[in-house]
Amino acid sequence: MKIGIGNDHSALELKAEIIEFLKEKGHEVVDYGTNSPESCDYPVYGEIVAHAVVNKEVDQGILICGTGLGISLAANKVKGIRAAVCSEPFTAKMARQHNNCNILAFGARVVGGELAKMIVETWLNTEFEGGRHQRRVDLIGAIEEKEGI
Ligand SMILES: O=C(CO)[C@H](O)[C@H](O)COP(=O)(O)O
Repeated sequence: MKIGIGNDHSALELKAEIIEFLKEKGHEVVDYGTNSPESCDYPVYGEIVAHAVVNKEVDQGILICGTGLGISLAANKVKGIRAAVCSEPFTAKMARQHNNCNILAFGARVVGGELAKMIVETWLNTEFEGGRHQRRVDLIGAIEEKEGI
């Protein structure tokens, strides 16, 4: 799978660990930054990765900031993005199986490296179930249309 990854200054070390882990598992990774320890603004990277996902430059996205919240909020403003903050594997599994989320977010100040890898592995190994869940995901898309997102 081709995975786009983005982060703010809080997540440089965790991102490096996750990129190494993804490559070990045979995935291709596109790193959209930041790669500087300078303080920066997470919406910039949330938007870049969100566009990479909707434009199909990558299959899925991973976003990391301090909590995963701000960067996922920004990504969710892009039409077609369903970004979920997951701090444990069960939520990651449901985010794929029920919600067909296309961006995984987590917090570098919330989860450690080993837990983050378990979350990522669960996410990547879980397929969308469709069926009744497709109807609900379509309703989320209908809200985007109504709101003009
Ligand atoms: O988690 C975040 C957004 O949800 C950011 O990483 C966090 O707000 C950055 O804070 P600071 O500028 O104090 O490092």
